[in-house]
Amino acid sequence: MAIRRVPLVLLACGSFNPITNQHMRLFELARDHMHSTGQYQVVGGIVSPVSDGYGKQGLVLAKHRIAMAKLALQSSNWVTVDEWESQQPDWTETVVTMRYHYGRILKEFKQNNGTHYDSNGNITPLSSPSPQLKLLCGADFLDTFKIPGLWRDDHVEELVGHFGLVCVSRGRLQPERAVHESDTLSSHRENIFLVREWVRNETSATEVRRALRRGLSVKYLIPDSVIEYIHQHNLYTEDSERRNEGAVLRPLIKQAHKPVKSLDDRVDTLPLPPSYHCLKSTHTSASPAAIMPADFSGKWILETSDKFEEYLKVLNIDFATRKIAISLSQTKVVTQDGEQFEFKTLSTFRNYELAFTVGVEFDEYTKGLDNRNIKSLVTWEGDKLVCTQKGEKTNRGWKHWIEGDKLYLELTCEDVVCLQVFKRKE
Ligand SMILES: Nc1ncnc2c1ncn2[C@@H]1O[C@H](COP(=O)(O)OP(=O)(O)OP(=O)(O)O)[C@@H](O)[C@H]1O
Ligand SMILES: NC(=O)c1ccc[n+]([C@@H]2O[C@H](COP(=O)(O)O)[C@@H](O)[C@H]2O)c1
Repeated sequence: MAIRRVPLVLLACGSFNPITNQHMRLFELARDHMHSTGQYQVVGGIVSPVSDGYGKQGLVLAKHRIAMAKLALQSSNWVTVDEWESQQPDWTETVVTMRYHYGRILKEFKQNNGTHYDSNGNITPLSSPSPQLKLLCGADFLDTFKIPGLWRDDHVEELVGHFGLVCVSRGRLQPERAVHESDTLSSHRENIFLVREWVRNETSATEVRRALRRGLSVKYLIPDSVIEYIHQHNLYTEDSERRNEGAVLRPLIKQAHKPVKSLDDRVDTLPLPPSYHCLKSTHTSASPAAIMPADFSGKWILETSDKFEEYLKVLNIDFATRKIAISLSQTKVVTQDGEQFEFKTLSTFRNYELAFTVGVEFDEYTKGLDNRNIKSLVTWEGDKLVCTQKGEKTNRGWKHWIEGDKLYLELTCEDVVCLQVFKRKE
């Protein structure tokens, strides 16, 4: 019987300042390699340029880097450019970008396969293997994991453990050694695919920019359409190279101020290296092992509800509907996959489904409740899942946490706080 291949999407994150022919070659090399394993069918490639907030020296505006990548990839029928990451208000951790794309891919896949939940909250089986998303990078990328304070340990763990890496050789760098010397990478060796580029190509965006500043030719290093764009917008000059000069790379600052998940997870004690690209030290991050958040998966039955009617009232739910809603039992079915969640709240009043990825803002329509459009963002506060819901109603949000076999839900709107307690059923 023929083995069904796993549909695979490759995602490359980087500055792409500017995109080079070698960036695009990475995708072709990786696709051939993954096909040769016999396990994967590459169904797409995504180039995700980093946002302007990254703070790397010489980084020109994302709108230009996006435009150049789009011009370059006009010749590809399977690799596209995605703007989501570059449009985020702040620099985004690579795993957060991966969660976003994976959520999107999975949603599309489920829609295409007609997957649905039955009334008991059970998922119907999928007819083909679920798609996967892997990060595509060059060998230098693996070395950055060693830079103290640049990556969170739990992010590297999620990146290689949950998603996976496809890494293409670059010059004389030895990615095998980088994997061997890291406990995290070695323990997920089966999820790291090393691709050998036999036609060694050391093109780097830094060298392309240098040549452009000196008025030298970059033809055949980057596509003609990109060269034309650079000249039209006078992009790479002495001035543009001074952009962010002396600035500390945003990940080093942002991750040093991450909310702590436990007292042992104090990444703010990590030293900041003077420059991200000055990789002199070979020791691994001093961060203690990350504490995994609580596991919310399971079925939960409502036991008690305090101030639920007041909460419904402040949401402008009418009297009759409030009386029905408070008299009914509720079941919550939670599916957690890493930082991706699906909450299904089931009752004869209404069924409400919510899917989100921690750290990724999403549009929510509170269908069947107060029918409002809001912007929601869920983050971790210790072991609590905390959601802020921005919209017409002020101070709106919720918190979920677990104590023993109980799931707590605190619903807030304006000055009303409602507390519901659920008991684990399975
Ligand atoms: N010549 C190359 N061989 C292998 N991988 C490469 C090559 N050039 C870039 N990459 C990979 O492409 C991804 C995006 O790269 P990035 O935008 O940082 O380009 P870069 O050429 O490394 O830039 P810079 O020179 O500005 O550091 C990274 O994973 C990087 O390792
Ligand atoms: N902790 C993190 O998630 C982390 C840290 C450093 C760089 N990165 C990403 O790696 C890529 C590196 O790009 P450059 O090689 O152009 O610096 C960027 O996409 C950047 O966002 C991620």
